[in-house]
Amino acid sequence: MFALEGVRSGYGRTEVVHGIDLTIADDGVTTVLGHNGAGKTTLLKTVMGLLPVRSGRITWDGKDITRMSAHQRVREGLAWVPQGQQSFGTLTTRENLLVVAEAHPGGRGRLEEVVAMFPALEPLMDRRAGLLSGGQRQQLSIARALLTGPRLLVLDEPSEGIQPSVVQEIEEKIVGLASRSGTQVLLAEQKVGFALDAADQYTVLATGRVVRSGRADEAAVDAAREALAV
Ligand SMILES: Nc1ncnc2c1ncn2[C@@H]1O[C@H](COP(=O)(O)OP(=O)(O)OP(=O)(O)O)[C@@H](O)[C@H]1O
Repeated sequence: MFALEGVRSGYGRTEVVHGIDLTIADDGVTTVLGHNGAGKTTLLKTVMGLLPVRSGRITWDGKDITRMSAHQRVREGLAWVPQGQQSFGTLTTRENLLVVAEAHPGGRGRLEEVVAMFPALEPLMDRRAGLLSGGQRQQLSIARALLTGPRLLVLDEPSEGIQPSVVQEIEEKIVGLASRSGTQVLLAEQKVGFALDAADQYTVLATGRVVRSGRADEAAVDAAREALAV
């Protein structure tokens, strides 16, 4: 189990995340919902070790990883899909995948299986990533992260800037990942529908604090919307 206890973090003198408790289930998708500026990205960066924990702790299967570097956390099985469908725009899709595959133990061996999970990418292997659509680049970003063989995949607003018909496809990939390959997923989202359709459990953040959390069942949509309206 991946757990945050009383985690505080921020930038310079400003604390943005004010003592968050969050448990990420051993399987399935956990969503962090919140408006612009609620602290979702800050929280995810803290999970990844890209921002230091000011107080509180993070444990994974009982092991304290609070002071671990981002690099060490990736070796422990964390993978990060940042906001904005980031990839090397001048490299082809294949080259973008190879850069990651070659940098991680076992990456080459996972290449075929990962590409097979994203059939939309297959005809685009020789196209420069900068020429792909937002949805295609998002799939490439997720594929790159999966090449590291993660136990926990952390995604920051994967639906942002993507047309609605493709959002559905991305959602199916995320749900499939969690249910078929047993990869845990932590997802930050603003879109309640997308977030709760994909999720098994959810947490709503407002100004860096948890204001609601629970199972992503039918009642969750109203509960989350109510919490977001505060
Ligand atoms: N690099 C930074 N330096 C200083 N303050 C920052 C920095 N990045 C974010 N913040 C501030 O931290 C707060 C939370 O921002 P954060 O990006 O975590 O929110 P978010 O919920 O991910 O929002 P969004 O949905 O817009 O990405 C905001 O007030 C923001 O201005």
